[in-house]
Amino acid sequence: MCAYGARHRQHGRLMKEVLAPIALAEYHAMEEEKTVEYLHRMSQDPKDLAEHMKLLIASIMFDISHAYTVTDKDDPMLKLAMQANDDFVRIALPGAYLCEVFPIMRYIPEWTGIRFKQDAKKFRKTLEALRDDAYEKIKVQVRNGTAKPSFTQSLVERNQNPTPEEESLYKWTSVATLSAMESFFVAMSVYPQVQERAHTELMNVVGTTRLPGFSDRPYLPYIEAMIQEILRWNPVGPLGLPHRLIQDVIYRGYDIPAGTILLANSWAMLHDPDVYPSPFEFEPERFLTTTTEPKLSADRQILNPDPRRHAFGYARRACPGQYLAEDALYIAIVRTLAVFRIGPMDKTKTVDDVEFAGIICHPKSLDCVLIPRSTEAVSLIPGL
Ligand code: HEM
Repeated sequence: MCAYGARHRQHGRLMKEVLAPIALAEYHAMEEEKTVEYLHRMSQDPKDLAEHMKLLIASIMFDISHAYTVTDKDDPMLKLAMQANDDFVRIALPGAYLCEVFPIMRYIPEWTGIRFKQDAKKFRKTLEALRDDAYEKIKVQVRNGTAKPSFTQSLVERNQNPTPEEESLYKWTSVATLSAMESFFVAMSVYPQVQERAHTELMNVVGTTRLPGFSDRPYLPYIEAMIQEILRWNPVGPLGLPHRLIQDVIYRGYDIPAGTILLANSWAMLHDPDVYPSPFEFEPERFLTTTTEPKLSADRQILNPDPRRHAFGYARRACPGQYLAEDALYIAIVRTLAVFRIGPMDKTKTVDDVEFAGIICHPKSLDCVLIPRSTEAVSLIPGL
């Protein structure tokens, strides 16, 4: 990860510019198109939910990051990126390596077989392959004036001599969005009443003659509240990313020296029963307000504040991909709900059986079935 400093600021500025809501509006048509392809695949083979979702999110992210079209689940770039994601999830786990606790271990030579060095080497190799295959092509296209607009094209044109990590916007971003999508499917399968309310809102606003799109979003408050609840119920980054202090800090009487690694326990904050009553229940209603005054608890804490202030991290390292992630979630959710009913594979399953795990927190199992709502609903998919 890039340490905080001039390079991080420069990279952060570029990310903010490219991933700002106004810039992201340019990608809405592409995202709508990718969701149509996803609905096609889903209607032909509804059992392969996990693969269809992976392909949908990857194809959106690769289009934006490299203007690259992911063709199918065997696409070589998709495979490399998934490998990079898996390696990252393992490497970034706080405490996964003893050298974090005993930094002197960094100097132990590699021939001893010490694992973190081998893992880091493998991770770098995967990232370099991702860079060489797509990034180098874009560099040539930029030189020839044929590059399509994308994050990487922007990065190359500004000639920032990026590091391999910066070049690979895909890295953990896809897996984070994917994990939020998985939580959506699991929540719908164990909370059918929430699913029906969301579907009714969709039908009232959009009707039965077309698929929902980005233009409907301002009129769908329940769906918007559902996206917030997905981010709260299963925060994808339960401990964010590790933050290293760049200077000594005194916090609430604790002296914390520079170099200390801090973890924010976002999971605990988003499941605090004094702030989010019944925190383990999936209740989008908690975010629907009819007044401008915030609701307060008995000890005058604000009840049910916007969970995105924790779900996307903190201060200078807060997630720059928030709006892109929310766009991708929104369009995948509304279009899935318009065509399919989501149910549990095992009808006896309840919310008590749902478990989450990992530094990028996934539901442990995704045992959902998708059933077309009706032949009319399926006929909304263009080209079917
Ligand atoms: C639902 C999806 C996502 C969630 C919940 C999420 C959440 C987070 C969190 C919690 C962090 C750590 C912040 C911290 O430690 O303070 C983070 C960092 C980051 N995210 Fe996301 N993210 C998502 C999707 C994305 C997407 C789609 C992108 C890019 C297109 C992205 C790009 C990044 C980057 C580059 C960082 C590192 C920022 C830095 O270190 O300065 N994320 N994200």
